[in-house]
Parts: sequence; structure tokens; C-alpha cells
Amino acid sequence: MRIDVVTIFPEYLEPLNISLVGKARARGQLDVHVHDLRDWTYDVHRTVDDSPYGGGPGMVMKPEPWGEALDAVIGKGPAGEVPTLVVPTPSGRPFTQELAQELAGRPWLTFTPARYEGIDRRVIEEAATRMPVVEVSIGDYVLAGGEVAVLVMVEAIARLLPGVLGNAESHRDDSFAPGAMADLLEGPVYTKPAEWRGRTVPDVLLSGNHGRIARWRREQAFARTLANRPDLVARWQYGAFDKKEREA
Ligand SMILES: Nc1ccccc1-c1cnco1
Repeated sequence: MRIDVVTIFPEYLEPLNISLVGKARARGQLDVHVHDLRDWTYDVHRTVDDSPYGGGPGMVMKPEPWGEALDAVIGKGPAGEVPTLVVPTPSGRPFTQELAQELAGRPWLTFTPARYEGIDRRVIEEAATRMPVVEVSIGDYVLAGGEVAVLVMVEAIARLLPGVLGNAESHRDDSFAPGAMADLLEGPVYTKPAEWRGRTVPDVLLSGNHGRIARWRREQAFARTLANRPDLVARWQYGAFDKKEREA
């Protein structure tokens, strides 16, 4: 997979050089290019934004630098191909594990993080005439810009790419991963020592009885989901019902 990021804060994307994404890049599983939007400005102040038409607070990002940046990014990519444009915005569709899976199946993503007030709408409209565009929110809160949303999305997507996670099993029990644990939060986890500050590990986990362990883990996941995400319980119940229907 190729990933391009166009930003006025290239240094904000430094974390993509380390850990899981950094290792995937080093192994050639991921090809990441970060571009400074100001490289497509030509005035002495390298201006990228201006006051909003119609008045109102803050600044809007000007269309010209973005248009030229996207032209250049597409020109640098595989001949005859276009990326999927991923636009982080509080007004986008929710970023979910399902959307991460969908985007992990694409060969080329271009992220355009911008400041809160956003990018001139004509940039998105013009881009949509030549590539798929998805506007995505990582949650209902206000950030100063979209760069941190890009870090979230790139990590969630990269770990789904074949071979990036060492143990393929790790996907199966993820919270929100498709399958038996879909719509359930992960339950508690334990490791050595068996006793720590007077606290022991639940006996079932030491029993070696894999059926009992799997049942206990599902019960714990359900209890945690009920406590922290009652909104998911309905979905899970329907999913479980639906699964029984399909198997009937
Ligand atoms: N608040 C923001 C400001 C700028 C760009 C994205 C966001 C965002 C994305 N998901 C939630 O917020």
C-alpha cells in the first residue's frame, strides 16, 4: 500500500517512522510519503489560508495550494492510477474498524489533514471528479487539525495489512473485529507472575480448558461491553441472533 499525506505540519507525522508503521515501512509493506502543503505556495509568507467568504471566525484553507499538491501527488503515484482521498473532518462519517478494513483493501490512500475550519469546499468537489473521496471523523470532539486523526487512521489501517502484525491471530480477538467478537469490547488480560501485590490470575485462565477459557472471555467481554458501551449490546444481541438464524 502507498500512503501520501499532505500537511502544513510534516513533523506531526514523525510517529509514522517508528513502531508498527515504521517497521512495516522498513519491510516494504507500506510506502509512506509526507508532503508539505507550503511547497505549493509562491508568496513570501507561503500563505495557505484566508478569511471565510460570508464572514465568521477563523480561517479557511485556500484551494490553489491543495489543488496543485493533489496534482503533484497523483503525478508521483503509479501511472494511470488514482488514490482514495481520505479527508479527516469532524463532519465526516465515523471511522470504525469496518471502515479501516475497507480502506486497508485499497492500494493507495492520500490523506489531507487540515485545520478545524476546513478546506475550501471546491477542493473536495474537484477531487471527487477524478478520485474516490471519503470524509472521515475519528470522534465527536474538536481538534486543532487533522494530523492526529491521520495517525489514528494510518495505524488502524496498517495493522490490518497482510504480514504487518506478527501473529495473525491478534486480529481475531480485537475489539470490533469481525467474527464472534464483533461489537464486543475485549475483556481483561493477564500475564506472569501468577500473583502480584496479593492479586492472583482468575483460575479459569490457568485451567488449560480452552472451551471454558473461551466462554469466560466472552462473558467478560459482554460484561465490559454492557458496562462501558451499552449501545453496542443491542448490535451484538442482533448479531448473535442473526448468526443463530443463519445457522438454523
Ligand atoms: N476536529 C478536527 C479538526 C480538523 C480536522 C479533523 C478533525 C476531526 C476529525 N475527527 C474528529 O475531528
